Amino acid sequence: MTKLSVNINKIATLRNARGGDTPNVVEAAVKAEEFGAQGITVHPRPDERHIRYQDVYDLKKVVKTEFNIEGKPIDSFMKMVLEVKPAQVTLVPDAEDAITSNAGWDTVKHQSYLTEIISEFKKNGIRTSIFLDPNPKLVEAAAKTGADRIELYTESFAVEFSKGNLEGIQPYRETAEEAIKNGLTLNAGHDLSLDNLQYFIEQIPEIAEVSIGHALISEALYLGMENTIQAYLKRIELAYRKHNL
Ligand SMILES: CC(=O)[C@@H](O)[C@H](O)COP(=O)(O)O
Ligand SMILES: NCC(=O)COP(=O)(O)O
Repeated sequence: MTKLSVNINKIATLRNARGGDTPNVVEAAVKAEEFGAQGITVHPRPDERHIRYQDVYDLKKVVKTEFNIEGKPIDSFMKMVLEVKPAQVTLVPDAEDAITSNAGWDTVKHQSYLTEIISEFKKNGIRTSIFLDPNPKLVEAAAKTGADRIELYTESFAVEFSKGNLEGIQPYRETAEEAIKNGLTLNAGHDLSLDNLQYFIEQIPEIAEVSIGHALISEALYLGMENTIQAYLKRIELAYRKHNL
């Protein structure tokens, strides 16, 4: 069944707003796991706009579920991940000035670069995932890099779903089929929410892990973190029930 990894970037956004340590990022991760999170995801960006590198070291000491670190494999990121040794690293081709992640890898163009980076992480026992647009043509090259997983970049699905267009799932289904054929495990993330998650998982029940942050933390402002995490887990359960899985 699909696992829920809670991305706590936006807890750090709030903490940084006042320059202190409230809300505390470590406490938020511990609570999220108490409330049912099956993983914790962070995305330490080079400008440390939210999650700082020090947060990652602090979180490593307390995260009991799967720790997933996302980011662009710049030298400082590589060094930190190899020191922290999380369960999983998710490589994202972030533009420095991007307000958020807004593209997956061109695995054909960057195949040899990604292969080199991924071998470093694999040598250290860290599972690797590549952030990928929903394009079946990118999958074979992704598999050739030696990556364990791809993370389907779900923004376009979320946008189409919000307009009532259910066909937005089609490229994801095609990319998922190609990934499974190539021996890749499937993750998914970006702009998933309580509104769209159940449909996504109903359509692609092979998803091993979703990482969700912006919507989840926003919804928790109204529902509370425990209710929100439990609501996400319920959506996943209902999606599987539809398949009698
Ligand atoms: C890669 C991705 O889509 C998200 O994991 C990303 O971490 C969101 O980053 P922000 O929280 O900085 O928007
Ligand atoms: N990999 C996606 C992630 O960790 C969170 O993305 P979002 O839910 O904040 O858009």
